[in-house]
Amino acid sequence: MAPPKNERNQVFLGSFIHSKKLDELEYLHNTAVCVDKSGKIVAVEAEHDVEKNLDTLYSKLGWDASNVDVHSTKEGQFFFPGFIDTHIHAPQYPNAGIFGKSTLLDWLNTYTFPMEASLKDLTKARRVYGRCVRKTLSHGTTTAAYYATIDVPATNLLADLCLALGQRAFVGRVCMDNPDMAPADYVDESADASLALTRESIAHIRAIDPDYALVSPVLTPRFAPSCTRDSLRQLGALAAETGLPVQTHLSENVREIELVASLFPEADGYAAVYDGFGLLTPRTILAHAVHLSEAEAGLLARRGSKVSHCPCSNSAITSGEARVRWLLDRGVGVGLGTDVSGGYSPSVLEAARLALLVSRHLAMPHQQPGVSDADRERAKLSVEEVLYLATRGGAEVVGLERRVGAFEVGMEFDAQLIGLGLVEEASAGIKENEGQEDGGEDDGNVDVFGWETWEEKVAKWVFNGDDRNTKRVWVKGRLVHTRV
Ligand SMILES: O=c1[nH]c(=O)c2nc[nH]c2[nH]1
Repeated sequence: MAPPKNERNQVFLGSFIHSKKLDELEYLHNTAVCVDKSGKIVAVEAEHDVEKNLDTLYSKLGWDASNVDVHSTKEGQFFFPGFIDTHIHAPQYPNAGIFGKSTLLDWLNTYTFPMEASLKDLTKARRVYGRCVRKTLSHGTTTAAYYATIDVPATNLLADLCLALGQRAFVGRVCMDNPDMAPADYVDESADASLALTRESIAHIRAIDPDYALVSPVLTPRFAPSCTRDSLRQLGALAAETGLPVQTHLSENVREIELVASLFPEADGYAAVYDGFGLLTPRTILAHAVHLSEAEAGLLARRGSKVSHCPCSNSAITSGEARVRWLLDRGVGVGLGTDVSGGYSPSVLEAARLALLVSRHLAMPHQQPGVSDADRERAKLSVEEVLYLATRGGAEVVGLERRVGAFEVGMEFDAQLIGLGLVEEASAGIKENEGQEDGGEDDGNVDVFGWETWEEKVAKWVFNGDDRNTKRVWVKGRLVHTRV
């Protein structure tokens, strides 16, 4: 089952907004982005005069005009790179919003392990995974780093669905062979069995997408407490043998950190446990990293391992505030994760919004005793910065920084078309069928009055937007979601 290809070349016309660097968005208006049949961006023409120049553009590219689809934005719409969710548990999707007052370790036992175990039923797994992939696409997530479950057929089904529905994905069979940290019906039999099953899932993904053009396996030791030393050692060896990415959890919750210290007394800290087994590589995605020490941040920076910042989950299950600026200052790459269902929302836009808010909590005077006022103020993230984390930062975290995250020649076209609600002057008074006058399109919570700058429109989208503003989504040039 090869990933589907586009039959035609495409030109996208209008306004494009993407990150130039951490704190800078670039606004490209009257721009043409040309995407070939393979989904690659082959030209970006700014200040493009559509009427005059389309034929010139085609002849420059050697394209036959009859084999090109042209997509133009309506007023107020813009293209934005697709979001990258660097940490999400697909089998936990039905539990989104269900966490009560639990914290990590009791949350795992109460809500998470039972739901994950139940997805051995492939009919249920298909229902849950199909919904999860479609829902995240509808929120503009073009790439997701998924944890599946310990079950190989269900994990393979998730990979199949990502491929069929067109979402770029990393799909990991979850490894957990420590019987003391799992229910009897949801645990790998042994380290050897865990590794054999992981290899089975890797072989399946290689069979359906041999070049990992869209879907790739990712080695997934759940977290240190779930794994024996033997399985961590074998997974480290597998990472070295295959060069595959690794994903796991790190330093999320204080009781978890104490547990790790008691289980691995020989290691000098939580991050050092993974390092001791060769699991901190430049392709390692570490979710949470809330309570890291200075030495641990230095270790991650030296290894080139990256952090998935999950502000929704860190707040919901009371884990703490990860210090994004502190990590970035120490040279650790950071992206955003929804962490469904520790996080209640499948939206990366929501994760961006919460990253902004959590960074403001860090700036509050009672926070971080001993930190200077100036450093606390520096903790605040801007709209530009969280959008970087949601796109280019995330691309770095999952190792796709050359392929996705911006509108640049040579990158693949993973994009979302954003539409904000333009408040018509005529609608100042009350009319019959208010809100239906343009055919009933629901533009959601973002009201644009027309006097806003583009920077203000983007800020309004970040703080008030949702999936109603995500009109269309493309992955590798293929249309994968249309809002109806
Ligand atoms: O947020 C989390 N979600 C999980 O499923 C999990 N497992 C270990 N640690 C975890 N943290």
